[in-house]
Amino acid sequence: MGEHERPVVAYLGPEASYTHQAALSTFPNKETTTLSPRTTIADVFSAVQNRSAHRGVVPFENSSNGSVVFTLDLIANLHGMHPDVLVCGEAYVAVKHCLLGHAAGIPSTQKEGEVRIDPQFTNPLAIPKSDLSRVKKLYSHPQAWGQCKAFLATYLKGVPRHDVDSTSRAAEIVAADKTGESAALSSLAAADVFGLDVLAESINDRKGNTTRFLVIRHASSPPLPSPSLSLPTPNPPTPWKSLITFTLNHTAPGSLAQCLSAFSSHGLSLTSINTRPSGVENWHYVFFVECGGRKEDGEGEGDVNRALGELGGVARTWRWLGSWESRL
Ligand SMILES: O=C(O)C(=O)C[C@]1(C(=O)O)C=C[C@@H](O)C=C1
Repeated sequence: MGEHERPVVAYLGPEASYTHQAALSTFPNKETTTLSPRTTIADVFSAVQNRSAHRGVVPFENSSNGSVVFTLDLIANLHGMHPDVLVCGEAYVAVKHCLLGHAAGIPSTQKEGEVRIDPQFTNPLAIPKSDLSRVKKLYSHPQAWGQCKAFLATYLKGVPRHDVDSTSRAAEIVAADKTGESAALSSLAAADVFGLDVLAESINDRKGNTTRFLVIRHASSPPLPSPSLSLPTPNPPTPWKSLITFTLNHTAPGSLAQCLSAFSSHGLSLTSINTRPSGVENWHYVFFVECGGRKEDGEGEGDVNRALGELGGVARTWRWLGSWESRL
């Protein structure tokens, strides 16, 4: 990419995915930034690694359904393809799933009073706007199924589910099937973009269903290289967060406790911990921790730098994967 070219931000597309919404809210200036859709989360990582994009936006975790494991594996660089990708920001998007399809023109016969609301979920069960009896195939991103359990179990029990790369890709597939037998769990924005009917709205189990997205960069690209890629500064300023991965010698008693105490002994609180199979051998894991604070450049003397120094003495391997300002 030339120095004077408009910076490119790759995101999990197509248009109208929730990741697109996260990219738009983070990089709202169309004059200075080009948003570029990619087919898979791995493609976004590759675009940042091979520097065909200055930044990438990827989903990271959902408030009701947990981590996006594809992203965790790519961040941990388990397949060795993205050694230079670091996290430099985050964004939160309210996720209200809809069921999209081709309405048959027959209104739903479901009456509000007949619907049993499962007390386990906080979002009252949505009533379909039209008859769903001809829906024979469902499409969505695997994360979405787990966020809409009550609606699917009540109205679409046993209907085969097809995993696709994003919720907007699901809408695109459904738009192409004019039989009306396909429906997608997708966004209201996707209904507009792909010309679909909203068969039911707000079908997620929990009110306030939110997904957190990460902004990624190449290690050689400075955190704030140009005004168009500077994330808006939060006012008042918010705390920093850092992401670190490490692996252990699982047979040594106390090795996980020693790794974690490297953070507490420098006054850093951990806000999340995750594991994924490391791929090195069975039952061996990569640990992901997020802590407060930022790593200072070079040989800086910050608490995160000191904690990493101590971690280096107790972990089998470790990597710092970026520090960024919290958007919570
Ligand atoms: O498919 C999309 O629209 C995405 O942006 C991906 C994704 C995810 O992976 O979590 C984002 C938000 C929702 O939680 C469901 C799917």
